[in-house]
Amino acid sequence: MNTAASLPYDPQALAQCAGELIANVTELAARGWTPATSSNFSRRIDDRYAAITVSGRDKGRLVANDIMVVDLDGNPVATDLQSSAETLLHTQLYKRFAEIGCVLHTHSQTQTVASRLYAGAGHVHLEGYELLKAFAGNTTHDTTVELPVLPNTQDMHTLAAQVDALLDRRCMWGYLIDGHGLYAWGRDMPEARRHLEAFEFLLGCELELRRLRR
Ligand SMILES: CSCCC(=O)C(=O)COP(=O)(O)O
Ligand SMILES: [Zn+2]
Repeated sequence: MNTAASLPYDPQALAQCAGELIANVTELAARGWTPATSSNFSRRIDDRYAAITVSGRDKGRLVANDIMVVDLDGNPVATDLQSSAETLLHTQLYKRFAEIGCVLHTHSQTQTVASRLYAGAGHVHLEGYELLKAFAGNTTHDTTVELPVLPNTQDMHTLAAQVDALLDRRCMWGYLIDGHGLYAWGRDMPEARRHLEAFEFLLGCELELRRLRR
């Protein structure tokens, strides 16, 4: 058994991250963005560890036991619990960018439908929306954001390598996975959530425009 003194991370910092994750994920789940136990969420604890959801848990009913700690290679720390099947997609971002503090992954219908429609193009082109200012660093609607769409695979190392290659090329705050859902991140929970909500809204606009133009 691990006592608080023997843990390699600050248990109070974990408790704070877990509380923040539970409160925010409960709200996101209430919107229907995490159906059937899908989705996963994490928060950086420090420069070596992150708090992340346990695999397979109902994200609409998270409690403290549904949050565990992994190192930035995705290994569980001081627990027998199994972290999210997609842990590597979280930890690769924390490992590479010290400023990233929160990663949110959801499976809303809007995100999933958009990922199917734009998989062929490889990205969703977002342009001219006032809400583009929700993305950190954007100060005008008069700009473009290309949201990448990656092919889905159960091989997280393959998926992580694809993400890594994209991160080489451009500054970005999220990506879609075909037939799967959306990853979005930020420096902290409020920023990651703002980015997630902005992508959800803008993808909804694009889908509606497509419908109206048919
Ligand atoms: C039933 S959802 C399939 C797995 C998935 O895409 C997901 O987001 C949830 O996986 P986790 O292991 O994090 O619960
Ligand atoms: Zn998923």
